[in-house]
Amino acid sequence: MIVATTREELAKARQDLSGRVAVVPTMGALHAGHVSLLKAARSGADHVIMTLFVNPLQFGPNEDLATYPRTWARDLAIAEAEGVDVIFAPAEAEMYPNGAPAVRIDPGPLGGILEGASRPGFFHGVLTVVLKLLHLTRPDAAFFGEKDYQQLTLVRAMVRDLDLGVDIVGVPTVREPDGLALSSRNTYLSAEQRVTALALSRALAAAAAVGGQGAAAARAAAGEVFEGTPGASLDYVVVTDPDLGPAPEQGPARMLIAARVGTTRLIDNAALRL
Ligand SMILES: Nc1ncnc2c1ncn2[C@@H]1O[C@H](COP(=O)(O)OP(=O)(O)OP(=O)(O)O)[C@@H](O)[C@H]1O
Ligand SMILES: CC(C)(CO)[C@@H](O)C(=O)[O-]
Ligand code: BAL
Repeated sequence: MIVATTREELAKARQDLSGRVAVVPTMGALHAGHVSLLKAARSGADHVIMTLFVNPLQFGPNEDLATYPRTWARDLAIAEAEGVDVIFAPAEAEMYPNGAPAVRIDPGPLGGILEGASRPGFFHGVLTVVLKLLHLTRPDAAFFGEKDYQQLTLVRAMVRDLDLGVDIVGVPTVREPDGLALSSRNTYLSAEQRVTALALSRALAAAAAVGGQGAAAARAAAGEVFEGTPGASLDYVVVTDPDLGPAPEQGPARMLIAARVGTTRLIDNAALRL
């Protein structure tokens, strides 16, 4: 496995990869969700590049850029075990040699709602770095988790609208046995908060249980779970559907939830039969 930290090192390593190349963009602090992306990439391509970059551009001024978990040695070992050919792990100055870029990708209206409403500028930062990473790694396919569903939807939209010619593959959310969606930010939770955080997946399950009764019933069922869970404060719960306003993607309805447990903000989502 080659570890490239500069554009030159990456370009050289990329030159030696033949056949179908997949990229898995990450911010490190790898867990089983990332491993699932790496395995999917491995089985769908001849070579896998993993990028590891905690992108300052997508963090708000009061967010957790400084404290975001960094587990470099462990990440390298996991990537190696999963058959990654090249890791691209640039320093901030390598990615943004002229400082924060003045030109950024505009995510459009979908970038201003849900995560974009709570985290202004977040999707400008995500799409800008993803575009740069796609240019630098020149993959045939790029793999993203459904856990960050709005992000996945916007990456697909960027690739479509800007003719990037990369296959975007969505990978189902990996969960703990009790339902909690794996997330690097779960490490911020105390043991008690870890239990409280189950409100997100329990709310999705409650909504699924009233599936067939419509979006309002599903939202109400999810809301009730939060009302009964002190310590979990709901940011939003929405059902996306072509007939119900913002529809991140054509296809079956989906419930998207964001909530705060203590100071940790968590998201989750699941398909919903209405
Ligand atoms: N539980 C999961 N199942 C599948 N994919 C996941 C999961 N968690 C994260 N991913 C995907 O891994 C990729 C890299 O995500 P990232 O490194 O930000 O991890 P994360 O756990 O989402 O971190 P954070 O807690 O900061 O949101 C993204 O495409 C993301 O959707
Ligand atoms: C796609 C991504 C690597 C861009 O920084 C990040 O948003 C993430 O890890 O989901
Ligand atoms: N996991 C998506 C990136 C972020 O929350 O910053």
